Amino acid sequence: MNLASLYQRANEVQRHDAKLILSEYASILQWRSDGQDSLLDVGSGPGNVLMDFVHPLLPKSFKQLVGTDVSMQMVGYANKCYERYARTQFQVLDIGCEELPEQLKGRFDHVTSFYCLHWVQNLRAALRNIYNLLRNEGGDSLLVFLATNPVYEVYKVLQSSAKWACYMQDVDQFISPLHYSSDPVKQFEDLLNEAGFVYKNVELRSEVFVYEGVQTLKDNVKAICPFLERIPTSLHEEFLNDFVDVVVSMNLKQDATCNAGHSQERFISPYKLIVAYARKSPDFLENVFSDLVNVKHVKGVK
Ligand SMILES: C[S@@+](CC[C@H](N)C(=O)[O-])C[C@H]1O[C@@H](n2cnc3c(N)ncnc32)[C@H](O)[C@@H]1O
Ligand SMILES: CC(C)=CCC/C(C)=C/CC/C(C)=C/C(=O)O
Repeated sequence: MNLASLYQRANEVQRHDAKLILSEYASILQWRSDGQDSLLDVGSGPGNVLMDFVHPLLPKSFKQLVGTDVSMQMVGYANKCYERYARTQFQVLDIGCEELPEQLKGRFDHVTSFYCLHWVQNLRAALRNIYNLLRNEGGDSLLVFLATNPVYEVYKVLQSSAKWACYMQDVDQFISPLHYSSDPVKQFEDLLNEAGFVYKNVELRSEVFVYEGVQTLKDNVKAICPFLERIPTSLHEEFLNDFVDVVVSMNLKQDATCNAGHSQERFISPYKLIVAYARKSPDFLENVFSDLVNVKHVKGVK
């Protein structure tokens, strides 16, 4: 995904979900009493979700807001759009990386992420990194991403066709790591535990989005489909038409509605979102307890 401006114009679902979930979690996030919060967002893309819905929740005196993305193009675009915002910057970060940059470790009170983690196959590494971005004294994280989406089935069908197979050999790299899970909540909770998070709340939300008209569906596909950049431009329309044909064959097209004499098709997308809130174990308490091992007589502790 590199087409920042295209994505920014066709991310209605992503914006809708982020806005709704943030309105629910704004009061659950553990804001600092001194108003000096630092927040890092993972996979910010063009930055508009972060700046439209997260930035207004921060205390006026917040310390730092960092948007990150694996795509240099997205980061460049976001930095240009939001350069006038104080204490705010965007930088490249692959959340699945082996080793976090030293200057980011343990620096943040909050880590958020919207519609990104389904792109990351190594969720174990991503959660270890998110845990390590948070301050040692504690911090919390709100992670929202796709468990399932019909788009993945469409990709699989297109990959099995002679016409598109050569562009889609690595299709599995672009399917949410929880898409085939029999228990995505348990699987994600286990990963959060393994990373070291203590308090956790993981929900699987069943949602439906309706794309009004074939062009709206195509625009949304163009904004996120990782295969188009490998397919010659002259074949893009043909790929999108085949994509729509598969959607129709999956019975996801609804009868045309007639609005003021103008009829258009609707496409139904039933999908499942993981909404996870997790807090980091306060290190200072861990340190107290590990220090106790070396102390012989402590009142109340045997
Ligand atoms: C669908 S966009 C979401 C953008 C924004 N958070 C939103 O809600 O509109 C997903 C973003 O995740 C980024 N991404 C994918 N893999 C990533 C990784 N390993 N580390 C960081 N960002 C990643 C993509 O480059 C893309 O910009
Ligand atoms: C009806 C149908 C198959 C709709 C799919 C619509 C679509 C473009 C889904 C994209 C899901 C996704 C991977 C979003 C993202 O990462 O932002």
